[in-house]
Amino acid sequence: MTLRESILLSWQRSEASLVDVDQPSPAYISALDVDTTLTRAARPVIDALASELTNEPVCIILTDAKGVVLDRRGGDPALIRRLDAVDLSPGFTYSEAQVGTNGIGTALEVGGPILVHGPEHYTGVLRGFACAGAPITHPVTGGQLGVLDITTQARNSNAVLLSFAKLAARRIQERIVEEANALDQALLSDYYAACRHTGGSVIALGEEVFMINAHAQAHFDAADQAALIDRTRDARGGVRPATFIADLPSGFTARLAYQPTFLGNRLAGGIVQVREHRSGLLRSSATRVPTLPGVIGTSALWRHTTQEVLESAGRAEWIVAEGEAGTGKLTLLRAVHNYSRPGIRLVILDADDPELVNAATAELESGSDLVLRHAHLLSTENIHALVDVLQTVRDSLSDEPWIALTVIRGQSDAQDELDTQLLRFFPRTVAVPPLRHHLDDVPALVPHLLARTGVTGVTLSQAAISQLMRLPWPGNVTHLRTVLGEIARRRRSGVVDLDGLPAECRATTRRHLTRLEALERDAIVDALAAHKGDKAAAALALGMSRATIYRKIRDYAIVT
Ligand SMILES: Nc1ncnc2c1ncn2[C@@H]1O[C@H](COP(=O)(O)OP(=O)(O)OP(=O)(O)O)[C@@H](O)[C@H]1O
Repeated sequence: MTLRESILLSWQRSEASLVDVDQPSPAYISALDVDTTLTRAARPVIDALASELTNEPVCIILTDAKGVVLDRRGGDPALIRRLDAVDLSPGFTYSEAQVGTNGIGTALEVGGPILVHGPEHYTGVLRGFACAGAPITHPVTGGQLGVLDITTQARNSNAVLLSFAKLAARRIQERIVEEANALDQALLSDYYAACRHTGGSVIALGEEVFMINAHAQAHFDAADQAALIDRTRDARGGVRPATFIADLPSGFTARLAYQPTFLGNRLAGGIVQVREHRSGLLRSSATRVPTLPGVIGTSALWRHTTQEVLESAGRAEWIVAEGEAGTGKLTLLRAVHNYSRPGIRLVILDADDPELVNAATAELESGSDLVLRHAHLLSTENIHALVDVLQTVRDSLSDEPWIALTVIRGQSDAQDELDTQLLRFFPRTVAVPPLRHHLDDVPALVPHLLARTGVTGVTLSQAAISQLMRLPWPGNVTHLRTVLGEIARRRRSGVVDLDGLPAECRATTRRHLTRLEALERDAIVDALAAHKGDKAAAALALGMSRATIYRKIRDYAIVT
């Protein structure tokens, strides 16, 4: 049999995915999300199609973007029995990588409608069927949502099946627009009401819509707006009102009040009202903060943080440095100590040190200052023991030492004890900001951290640095240091441009990628680099269609 080119390519991909030719076993997912934009829009369309095709030996199948069957309708008992026998039923994954060439997985893979006739299926067990699959794409974002597939027994195959599938897919897309319009309308009306009512800064967060009013644009500079937008991500999708705090790069702290908007019982999005307020500790951006050796950061937010720690050390006031992992809590405390309390020994102990309590007692008695790292890892028992130690220090030493803790909020198994017992000794808590809130410090951090790798001849081009300034850095400065370490291992000299950055830095998507997605993204970036940015050549090398590589480049926001 000679295969059509699209089917031949699909067979090659199936082979590369090691699909079992005789008995594929598609993965089963028990917890299906059947209340999504796709399923809501598809339900009435499938109902109508099913009634049109009553008594016809065809089944209508809806899958998500991974090929997982969400719904199956119609069909005579004989067809249903046969489909059950090959697991083409709700919960099973009909991607090409799992079951080989088929109307669902192949439509997703090529990004277009396809009718797969009996013998064109890759696996023997599917050759008795004909499947016409039409991808459903989001009419606004263009992202793939799933597939509408019509399956019948091979002997009933008919080109009209594909027309039916395409029509139904188009109708589903139209209904998505209708629903989105109604939801956006509801959101818009709350947004305008909030703007009128408060006269202040307002942000609207919809599924696909993001609006920030003129007041906010006039009131906050670009860096503060970026930090506000970043912070509102936490509220997105919330069904209850909430308030939260955002530390802004300018040094201001803003209080954000989130209010969800519903259309019936559907969440349309939410409105965030921004209330800016000065903390009593804020400094104007003109405040002079001394340069601390080994600490990089001239952004307003970093200077503000440094200033707070300096004030605390200057008065020997005990302090908690709170922030995500790798933000530089210890680095800052140590540098401030060197600057403000020269000549006094600083001891750094880790919460998981088995000798912690004895060591802390001995060091404090001998007059040392102390930083206790990772206080969120303290056991309840050690918290109680340390409370006794701190109480003794308070009661007995005339020349009190300076004590600081570093802590990552929300990671303690003994949060209550930590908050109520230990932290009450510490009158000041300073929030050490995540790197994504002071990205303007990245250009200075890069050469500093590169130099610390021991490689001196390497620099980064302006484009590469700009790209690093666009990334969210979930692991903060430690993360940046690791990335630069990787670059320094590969390059000992010269200027590193965009294509010399590790794969994870070439994509700016903020979506959390699964391990598999991250591997796929890295493979695409590597193939693009190997083929000097030629997408067609990279697609060929990876065995994917051109349409797929373009879609994946967009999905993963790969910079080419
Ligand atoms: N502002 C900075 N200037 C220079 N180096 C920094 C800065 N912030 C962090 N670093 C570097 O980043 C790494 C992590 O810093 P540090 O250990 O101080 O972070 P941390 O917040 O205490 O981390 P964790 O809570 O994960 O232990 C270190 O290698 C440190 O030298």
